[in-house]
Amino acid sequence: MDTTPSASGTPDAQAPYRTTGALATHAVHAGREDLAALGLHAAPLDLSTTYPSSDSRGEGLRLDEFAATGAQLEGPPVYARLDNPTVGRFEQALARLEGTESAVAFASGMAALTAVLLARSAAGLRHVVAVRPLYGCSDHLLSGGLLGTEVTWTDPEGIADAVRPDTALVMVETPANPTLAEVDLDAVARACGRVPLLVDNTFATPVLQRPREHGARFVLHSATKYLGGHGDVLGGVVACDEEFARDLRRIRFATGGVLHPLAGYLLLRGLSTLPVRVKEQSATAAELVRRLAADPRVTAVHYPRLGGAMVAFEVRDDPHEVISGVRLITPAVSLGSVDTLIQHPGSISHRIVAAGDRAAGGISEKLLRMSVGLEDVEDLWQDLDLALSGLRPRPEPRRETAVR
Ligand code: MET
Repeated sequence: MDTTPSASGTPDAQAPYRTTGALATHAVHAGREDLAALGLHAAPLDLSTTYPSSDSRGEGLRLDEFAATGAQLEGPPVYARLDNPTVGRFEQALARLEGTESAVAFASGMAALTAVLLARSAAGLRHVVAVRPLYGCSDHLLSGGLLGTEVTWTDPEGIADAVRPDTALVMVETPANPTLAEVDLDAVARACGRVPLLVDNTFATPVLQRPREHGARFVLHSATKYLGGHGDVLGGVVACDEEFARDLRRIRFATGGVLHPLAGYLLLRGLSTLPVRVKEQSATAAELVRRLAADPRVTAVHYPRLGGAMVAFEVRDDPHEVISGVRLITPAVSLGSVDTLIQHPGSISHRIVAAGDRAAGGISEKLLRMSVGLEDVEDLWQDLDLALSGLRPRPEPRRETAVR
């Protein structure tokens, strides 16, 4: 972060901090610069849905301004669907990590993608060029026509030819969910020309890749995954320039897909450990990849050149037996948590994509996707090894629903 010393040259408690610009430092401090001046250590959690004001005329003018521009309100918030200070801290921090001017948070990754598509559609642009695979519900949102989007699926080499005058954006996910296929972002950005490039950076996180630096205009996250990091918060966010952030805020206000302030609080807290989690989980993933690649029960292992904590592999025998055979590893969809999760994309994360389209995207029915957590690598391997052996009995089906 660029900072200026105080006029006197002496340390000024009110001045922003100085750093080398290292991501690890921003992860801990971004969005929290004012806390010391407020006499606080942890970020305040503001759960207000509304805010008192005795000046209705003034509020009217502020609302006019927001409706016309989407610029963040000066002064106190008016109503939680426009703006929330705790969520604002998370947005500021994520924008810093992604190296963008702004970020706008939503109730989920899908709400975030929806807002991007609606914002472009409101500008009269409904055609999307996209590269498979994408996360299954992103694929469905684009191809299902639910938002009136028309999509041209292509490979990275076909992007320049697929772009039309009414193209709203080009969308890629790299490394992709679930195959971990990668695209060359610099080349893709060049092929986009003047059309904005949207990159789903959920798997890589800004720790491993900052798409803005490669020419992306919109960076999408399911914040539910690595940003939150503990499997206890649902959210989405778009990091972008302030001009598009204003469009997104107006869409968010109109459609109501806001991030809950408690989620904003948890996501801000999650960011502080993002670099260490990603590094540690990636090191364990790399070791598991090495062992899986040498295992005759595994026919293919997919792991990105970029690294990361996501591993995909194809098994010789029945993938469903591996899912039912794990005990330490959590057999559940989702990713990015501190515990290791495994799922079968053909049955869950990409179920909604037609079988033929799954196959076209390289998603084999033998494919398993694993999100490596913070457990000890030997414990994880022991669990995987036994699950791959198919020797474990199936767990008894649950007969009663636990009281929570
Ligand atoms: C509801 S299915 C998937 C959730 C999540 N986006 C994943 O890929 O695991």
